Amino acid sequence: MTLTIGLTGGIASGKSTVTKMIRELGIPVIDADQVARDVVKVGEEAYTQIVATFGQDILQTNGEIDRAKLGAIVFHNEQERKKLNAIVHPAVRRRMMAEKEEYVQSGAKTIVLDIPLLFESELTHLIDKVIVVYVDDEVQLERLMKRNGFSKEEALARIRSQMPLREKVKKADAVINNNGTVEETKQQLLQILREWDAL
Ligand SMILES: CC(C)(COP(=O)(O)OP(=O)(O)OC[C@H]1O[C@@H](n2cnc3c(N)ncnc32)[C@H](O)[C@@H]1O)[C@@H](O)C(=O)NCCC(=O)NCCS
Ligand SMILES: Nc1ncnc2c1ncn2[C@@H]1O[C@H](COP(=O)(O)OP(=O)(O)OP(=O)(O)O)[C@@H](O)[C@H]1O
Repeated sequence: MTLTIGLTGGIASGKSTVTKMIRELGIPVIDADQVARDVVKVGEEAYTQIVATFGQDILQTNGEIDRAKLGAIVFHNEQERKKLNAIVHPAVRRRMMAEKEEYVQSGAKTIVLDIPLLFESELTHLIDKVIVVYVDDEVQLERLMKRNGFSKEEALARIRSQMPLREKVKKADAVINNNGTVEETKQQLLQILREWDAL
């Protein structure tokens, strides 16, 4: 039996930092953000639907989607974001389920699915247990502005398009508090994985 763990949190709460540690422990990780990039590559069905919905203006000169432009649209307009989700999420769900199945068939003891919108997109049926990577509001805002070079307004628009982190904590089987150092985060991760006999 494979244990499938969902890892979620808010934007810039530290999911990638934690998945890097998980990979280093030899546990496979499927990254929803990466899958969401793959399914909108030129020629994919979701790509065609995005261009039909948002127009040629959201493309770069080489034909690829200009993610900054599309982000500026959808994170400032809930209706447009829902349109994009309706195109991209079914394709992400299908591909993640297929990838997960491959790991299950190969006999993996544990798999981690890193899904930022795990609760928002109702993907919890894919997983057995949920870890939420939590940070305080001020820490999240500061790290997001620093990492992406966003203004406060741009960063808040993204944060507000997601379920509040506190709500996610209530739905979690385990919580990693990532306000502290990376080492402190690693110790919390190891303790959870040991408790669940996931290593
Ligand atoms: C809007 C897009 C083009 C912006 O691309 P960009 O490269 O700037 O951001 P990236 O994809 O790396 O996402 C960064 C973070 O933003 C948050 N985020 C992304 N999409 C969404 C969304 N639709 N709603 C809320 N938060 C989102 C997540 O926390 C994610 O980790 C892109 O995020 C996208 O295509 N989103 C729709 C697909 C989606 O929901 N992806 C999230 C995982 S399924
Ligand atoms: N414990 C920590 N101490 C200091 N900085 C940290 C810590 N954890 C993460 N960071 C930094 O905060 C930023 C956000 O972390 P990370 O990229 O892991 O978040 P994420 O949840 O994967 O984000 P996204 O949802 O956008 O993919 C990064 O620049 C990262 O280096």
